[in-house]
Amino acid sequence: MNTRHFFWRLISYWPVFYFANLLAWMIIHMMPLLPGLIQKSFFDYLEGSYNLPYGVWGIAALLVGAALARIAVIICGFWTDASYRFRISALLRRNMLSHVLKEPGAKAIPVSPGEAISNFRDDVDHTEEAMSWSVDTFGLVGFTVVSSYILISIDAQLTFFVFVPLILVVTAAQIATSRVQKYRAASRAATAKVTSSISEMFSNVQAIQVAGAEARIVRRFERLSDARRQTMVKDKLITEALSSVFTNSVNLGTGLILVLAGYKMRGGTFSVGDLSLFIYYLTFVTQLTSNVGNFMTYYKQMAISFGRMKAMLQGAPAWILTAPAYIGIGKRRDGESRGEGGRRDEGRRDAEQSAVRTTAERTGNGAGGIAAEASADVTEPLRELEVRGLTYRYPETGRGILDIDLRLSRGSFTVVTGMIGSGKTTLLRALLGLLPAESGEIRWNGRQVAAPGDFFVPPHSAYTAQIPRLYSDKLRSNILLGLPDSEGGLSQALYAAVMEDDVAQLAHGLDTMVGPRGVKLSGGQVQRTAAARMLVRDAQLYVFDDLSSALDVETERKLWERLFEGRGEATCLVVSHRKAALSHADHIIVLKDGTIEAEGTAEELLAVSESFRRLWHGEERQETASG
Ligand SMILES: Nc1ncnc2c1ncn2[C@@H]1O[C@H](COP(=O)(O)OP(=O)(O)OP(=O)(O)O)[C@@H](O)[C@H]1O
Repeated sequence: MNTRHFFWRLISYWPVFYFANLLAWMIIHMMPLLPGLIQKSFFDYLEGSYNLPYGVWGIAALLVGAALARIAVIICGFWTDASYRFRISALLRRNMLSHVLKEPGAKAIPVSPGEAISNFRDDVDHTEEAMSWSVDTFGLVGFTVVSSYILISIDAQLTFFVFVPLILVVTAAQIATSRVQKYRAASRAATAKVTSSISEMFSNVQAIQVAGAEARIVRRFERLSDARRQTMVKDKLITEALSSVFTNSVNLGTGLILVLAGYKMRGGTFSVGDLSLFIYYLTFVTQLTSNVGNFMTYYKQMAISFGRMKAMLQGAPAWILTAPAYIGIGKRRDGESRGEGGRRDEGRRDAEQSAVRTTAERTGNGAGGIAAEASADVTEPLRELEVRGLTYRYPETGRGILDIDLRLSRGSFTVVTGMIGSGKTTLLRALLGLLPAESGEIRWNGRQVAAPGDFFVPPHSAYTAQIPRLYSDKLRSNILLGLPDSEGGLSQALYAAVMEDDVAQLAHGLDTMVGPRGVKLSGGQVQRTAAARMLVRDAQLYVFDDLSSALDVETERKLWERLFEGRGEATCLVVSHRKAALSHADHIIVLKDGTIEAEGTAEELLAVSESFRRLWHGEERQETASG
């Protein structure tokens, strides 16, 4: 889909609103034709060349009437404009967000969160502006056609000599304005470099001092500031020069009309009324030229914004942006997909189906991959989870996991282990749908899971990532995440996650604010907070990625023991290389280079797997070294 199609789809989605808006703004822009003619007849009356049928008061009443009518239409125009703008921006944001939420977690956005926020805000705003300015352009073109006809019929020569140069000047200035965008972008980029250099300096004070690099860093900062000064001066100079062209173009045009009209009036071929009409229409024609230019600029910006919004879809078709969807206003129309307000189970089914579609579309593999005909029953408790041939390779490195099979039965404790980079995290993330599997099959009680990303959430499963994310909020809110603390579930989860002593030592206990990303907690506390967040939720399958990176051996041992005491029938899938986990495991899977090297119990693996022996004895060596 190109920008024109995109533009057209946005018009045709709500044609009634667009054309109502177009009509309103055509009337608004064409209405000034009338006061110009009334004014002309007034001056012609003063000159004695025209007889007013209703006298001076009649003229005054007409002028007031025309002004009031225009005010009324402008109010309608604002309503139609706001209604249309809001609808298209809501649709674009809704569709983009809905797609992002359906993407596997690790692939949700292709840019940094800051850039994504600016995509959602600025790119949608640019599209909205282009759509809105298009109706003004039609209105002003209508005004120009009619006013040109009137002016040419009064004096074709004067019309030509005044309006043509004026339109040329304003058009040239407008073209230059789009050039200014380049200078504006350069000055913004230079400002961003200066700002990030300041932030780097603040965050690396120690490193700079240790390396004795103060003078070099200051010189670099000076260079960046100097580059910024130069781009800013260019940007400001051109912007101000152009703005003075726009502001003065009407004055220049008026001067030109006065000079030329003076000659003609002396010859008696031009009346004072004609002069007033020329001057009156001049402002509007100048406005038209600059508005057409504005529309062109916004249209170009929209093309760039459209490209960026498409990039957010990561290869999914662009029609998703303008796909019919209910945005929460008025009645749902035929073909509009259900929003978040829909019934939970239906919404979930929608999400599963769309996720299947987008995964298949993205991989270009409609029939293969995880896409499935039947989805698992959402209410059925886990008896057995089976994974067959699961494969995911990172496009950047070609590494990942290849053809993994595994089987978890109810209440079992399975540990995935292996050397650094062997594919443990990738296996968990591909299984949970946080990475889009290239091929493979996941079956929950024998039924295929259509969209793992939507399925593997509580009450089916809960997950603690290797590097968990906390919010800048209270510790309690970070664990509960909106869940009511019923029947002491929170204290049980804190105990199971070996957090109870830490909470007791914190000045405000569970009400302690943890700071952005939990910076006020230690790495181990962050990881155990995330484990408590997982354990406070009822789930049939608990999935832990490696906790050992921030937990000492003893704390991790306690955590596994407590988990064994209290987990009841829950099934666990755990990445770990600690003995506390390995020795409790019903089944261990040893990964090497993304494939299963060996599997079995700890005893069996000690006998057959060299990698396993190294992992097992590695901990002993660590303990000896630290002891
Ligand atoms: N985002 C990524 N992009 C490209 N390659 C990646 C990415 N993440 C991991 N890999 C590669 O995929 C392979 C498996 O990585 P993975 O993180 O699954 O290993 P792991 O066994 O969990 O390692 P660790 O013990 O360090 O957590 C590694 O070779 C790694 O270099």
